[in-house]
Amino acid sequence: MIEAHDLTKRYGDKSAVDHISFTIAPGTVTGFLGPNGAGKSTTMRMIVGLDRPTAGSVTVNGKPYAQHSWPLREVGALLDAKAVHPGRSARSHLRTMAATHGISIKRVDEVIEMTGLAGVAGKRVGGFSLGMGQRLGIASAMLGDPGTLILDEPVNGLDPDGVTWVRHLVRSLAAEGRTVFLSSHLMSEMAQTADQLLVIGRGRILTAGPVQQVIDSVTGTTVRVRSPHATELADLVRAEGVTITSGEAGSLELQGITVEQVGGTAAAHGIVLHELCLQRASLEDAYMNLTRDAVEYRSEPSPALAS
Ligand SMILES: Nc1ncnc2c1ncn2[C@@H]1O[C@H](COP(=O)(O)OP(=O)(O)OP(=O)(O)O)[C@@H](O)[C@H]1O
Repeated sequence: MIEAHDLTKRYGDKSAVDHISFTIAPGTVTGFLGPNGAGKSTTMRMIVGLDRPTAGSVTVNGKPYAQHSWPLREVGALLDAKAVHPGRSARSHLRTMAATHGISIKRVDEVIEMTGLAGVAGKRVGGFSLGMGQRLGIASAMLGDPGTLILDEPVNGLDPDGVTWVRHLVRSLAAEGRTVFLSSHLMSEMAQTADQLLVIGRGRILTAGPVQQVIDSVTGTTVRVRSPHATELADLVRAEGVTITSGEAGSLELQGITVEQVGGTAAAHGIVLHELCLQRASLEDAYMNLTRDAVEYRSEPSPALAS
């Protein structure tokens, strides 16, 4: 369990993290989303004691990170996969970490196997690809078999096989009752991986909650219906709060009404339906809506290529 109260980090005049409070519950994967510079890494660094809050506090299992006797066994973190001495081998890096934290050498071999690094564990880390470095970062985070994992962009640089592997890994860690808190800019991946979301922009919380609830609250849902009697159906369901858009012949898109209500009304009036379905927006759509005003580093559309 991670609990932040009024957590704040200022760099000079700039509030990187601005009075945020949240709880990351065990047994779930919580996705941490936000545009570049929103404050995700700063928040994660404060959780593991690498940055000191300007105000407020953050605890892991009831204590600040530094007050745990064996922090690596409590919290595993992947924050900067490149922060490993390039001249060392992966195995020697992990063995050094294990030795300084009272962790057995057997566990080093376990995490090497678990992260698919067995074939390269004796090689210099300086020669690792981005994806291999990420795997080593995840191995380091798993070393103390911690109850809480904090992973900043764990799928960055991984190939599709690696991305799927991380998804299964974090889901199984959460199923074991662990707390998993991870950031990613890959929305489709996050939608498949996370149970809960915490979305921040300019250091403030924009929204938090179960993934589907966050999507629905931002974008709403649309009922799509197709019927040879679409006009009659539209007249029946037209009420305050229901928005009706006519699509191609015989199809309607309705907002502010449930699938059940549309189906019930159609049945009650003997109206034949050829299609009735709920259309949900993607997490990417919801995220774009949510963060529209919180993007600090906006890109300009690319000019059309001259022919
Ligand atoms: N050591 C530092 N000194 C000054 N400003 C900093 C420092 N670290 C972070 N910042 C600023 O704090 C803000 C939050 O940065 P942070 O790295 O936490 O964002 P982020 O959400 O992790 O971004 P990204 O998605 O790009 O990784 C940014 O404006 C950043 O420039």
